This record gives sequence, C-alpha cells and structure tokens, in this order.
Amino acid sequence: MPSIEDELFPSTPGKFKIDRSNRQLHRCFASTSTMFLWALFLIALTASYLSFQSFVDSGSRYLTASWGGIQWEKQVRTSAQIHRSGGISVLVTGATGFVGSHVSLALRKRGDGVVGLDNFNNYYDPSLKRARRSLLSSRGIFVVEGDINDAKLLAKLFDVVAFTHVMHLAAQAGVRYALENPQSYVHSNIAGLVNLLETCKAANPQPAIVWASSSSVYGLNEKVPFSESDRTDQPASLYAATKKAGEEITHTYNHIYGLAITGLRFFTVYGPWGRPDMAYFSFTRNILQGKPITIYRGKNRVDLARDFTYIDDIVKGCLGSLDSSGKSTGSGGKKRGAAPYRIFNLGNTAPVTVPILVDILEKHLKVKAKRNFVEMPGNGDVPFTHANISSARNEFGYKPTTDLETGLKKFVRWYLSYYGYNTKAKLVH
Ligand SMILES: O=C(O)[C@H]1O[C@H](OP(=O)(O)OP(=O)(O)OC[C@H]2O[C@@H](n3ccc(=O)[nH]c3=O)[C@H](O)[C@@H]2O)[C@H](O)[C@@H](O)[C@H]1O
Repeated sequence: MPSIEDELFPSTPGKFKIDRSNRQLHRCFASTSTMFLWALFLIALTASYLSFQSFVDSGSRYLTASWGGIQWEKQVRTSAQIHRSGGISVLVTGATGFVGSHVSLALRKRGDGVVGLDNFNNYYDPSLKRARRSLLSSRGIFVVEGDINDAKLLAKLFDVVAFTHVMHLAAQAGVRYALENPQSYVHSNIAGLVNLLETCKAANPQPAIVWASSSSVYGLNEKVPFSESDRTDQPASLYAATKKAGEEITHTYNHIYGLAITGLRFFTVYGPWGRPDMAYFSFTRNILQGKPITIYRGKNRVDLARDFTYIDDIVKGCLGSLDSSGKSTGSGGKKRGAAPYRIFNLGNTAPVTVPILVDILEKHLKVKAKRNFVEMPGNGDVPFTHANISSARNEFGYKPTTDLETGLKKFVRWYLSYYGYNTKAKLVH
C-alpha cells in the first residue's frame, strides 16, 4: 500500500506541465525551473496536508462523537464522586464486560466513585454489554463509549477526574479466537495497554493500577498447583503471550515511572452475566436448544480440567487488590521513588474436569447433553489449570467460597431468567 507521502509526492514530478501562458515568468525562471516546480509541489503538498489533517480531525471527531462536551463532563464527574469516607475513585476499563460490570457494581455499592469505559465491540453479542450498561446506569455508573487506544479520550478523562485507581479489564479475551483474529489481541492487549499506561504515567497524580492478566500465562507449566513464581515462558496461545507481554510491559512502567501496579491472573471466571464465548455458557445454550456440545479431550483420552472460579470470589479479589495497591510515586511522567509491583493468582484451588462441569449443568438444567468428544485440537488450550492462592490470601485475605456446583446453580438461574426460559424469575443482579 502506498504511504500518504507517496500519494502526495508523485515519483515523476518532471512530467508535470508548467503554465506556458506566462512566458515572461517561464523565461525568468528557466534555469531554475526544477526548483520552481518543487516549490509548487511544496505548496500543493502543504495544502494537501492541511486538508488531510482537517479530514483526520473531522474523522476523529466523528469516531469520538460519543464523548466530550459540558454535559458529558458533568456525567463523568458525578459518576466519579466518592460517597464514603476513605473511598476511592476508579476508572474501570471494560466496564460492560463480564468482570468489569460486576466489579463496577461492587465498588459503587460500597460508595466508591466509578467511571466506566468500554468500546462495546462485537466479539460477542453487544446487546448483552448494553444490558449490563443499563444495569450500571441504574446504579448511577456512567459508562463512556470509547477505546483504550484513544489517547485523547484517556487524557480527557484524567483531565476531568483525578482517578485514584484504574481497574483495567478491557481486553481481547478468549484463548481459541486468537487463531481467527490475532491482530485484535495485539490491538487491545498490547497497544491499548501501552496507551493506557502512557496516560497513567503522565497523570498528576498518578493512579494505582490493577489489571487482568490470566492463568493462561502458565502455558505448558506442569508443576501444580501453579504459583506466581513458576515459569511463564511457555505460552500455548497468542492470548497467553499477550497477557504475559502485559506483565513485562507493566513491570517496565512500574520501574521507570513509579506506577503502582498489580496484575491478577484470573482462572476461568464464570457466573451470571458471563461471557457467551466460554464453555459453560455455550454448553448451556446448546443443551437447552437440544444441540450437541463438543468436549475436548487431551492425549490418551485424558479429560481437561479447569480451576473454575466464581465471579463473586473474583470481585472480592479485585477489591482487595485495589484496597491494598499502595500508591504510585511519580507525577507528570517523573518517578519519585519505588512503587509496588505485584502479581497474584485469583483461582478457586479446586480444578474440575470439563465432563463434570457438563454433569452439573445437566443437573441444574434438567436436560441431558448430547456429548461429542473430540481430541483437543492444537488451538491454544492447555490440559489443566490449578491455582495456588497463598500470595493473595496473605496479602489481602483472598479466600474463594463458592464451589462449581453452587456457582453454576446461580448461573443457570440467571441464564433461564435473562433469556426468558423462566418468566417468573426476576432479572436481578
Ligand atoms: O483462565 C483464563 O485465563 C482464561 O479462562 C478462559 O479460558 P478457558 O479456560 O479456555 O475457558 P473456556 O473457554 O470456558 O474453556 C473451558 C474448558 O472447556 C473446554 N472446551 C471449550 C470449548 C468447547 O467447545 N469445548 C470444550 O471442551 C476447553 O478446552 C477448556 O478446557 C477465558 O475464556 C479466557 O479468556 C481466560 O481468561
């Protein structure tokens, strides 16, 4: 593809005709006609550049039309207001996502200021994100529609509110989708993360940052349970690789700019208002519709297992991390001292195989699944996950309390209600 410069600067300027009608002028500059031509081109280039800039500006105005203005700023400020003594003011990215919506509601419930940010992308049904937004809005949480790659928007948000914390949950999730759309992982999990960190580093005061890493960083690690000090240099998927890269990138920003940073390695989070792309959710949909489900199996027909972790436990882990985050030391891009850099597993410490997950769903749904077992394709999956959570327990008292049986019961109740299978049940969080 030609660059913009290539298009504005023809490669054969000599072929351009000068205006022969002005012979006097032509004679005067005959010896320097090439220079004259170049001057003309420069003027044309400047004009083109200016009009291009105005196109870009108007384009970006169009792209960001949903934010800005006095009314918008007022909504942001109001939503960020703290309603308890010692409360915090949090920018939650990915606020209409699964974990983001739950964390936002929990923060709000205890009186913290919350402003959401979400790009409402269509990785999965955006109507679910809009429903979550309505729920947030009903509790007084304003969600800004925008992308973490939009530096102007992020700068504006920090201009309007001196956020004490950022809960960074916006990401391209999903392990297997990376085969289909690798660039989306680079865009959100690498470029978007750096953009956010650039804003946070420049903010004055700098916020403390808590962000979502993933259990997938353990990749092919075989030592169980997985501890934070185990090796994480064998990712099995691009998703895992971008989350691991995020851990290295955040370390750099902590080191250079004094940002207080906590990375949370979530272990297969599930629950009400969950993500339709995840196995427990899509299995539920298929079972209810009488469609078969595909269950992957490892080598020698070994069942895959996950340390499935219930959303309420994850929310407690997120709030505990925010409360114990410590403070960033820098301001305006300058480090003033060392700041905490932490990484924690947030899991359930009780792995369950996928067929047993299906057994539990069958029981709660009262419908038999049509099971189709296939050998695990080379798509980025790992055979099992199992968290050691002693670090999070020691640091902020993290203690998961919901087993898979109980958590899936709550999920199924929500699912039947939300999708209208049980019109009597109320649609509540
Ligand atoms: O902990 C994480 O960091 C990640 O957790 C989640 O990934 P996973 O643990 O892969 O969850 P999920 O897709 O529910 O598959 C569960 C099991 O079902 C198996 N599985 C899946 C699909 C299918 O059709 N059949 C099947 O057997 C599958 O092989 C697996 O054994 C998040 O999606 C991810 O964003 C990230 O946050």
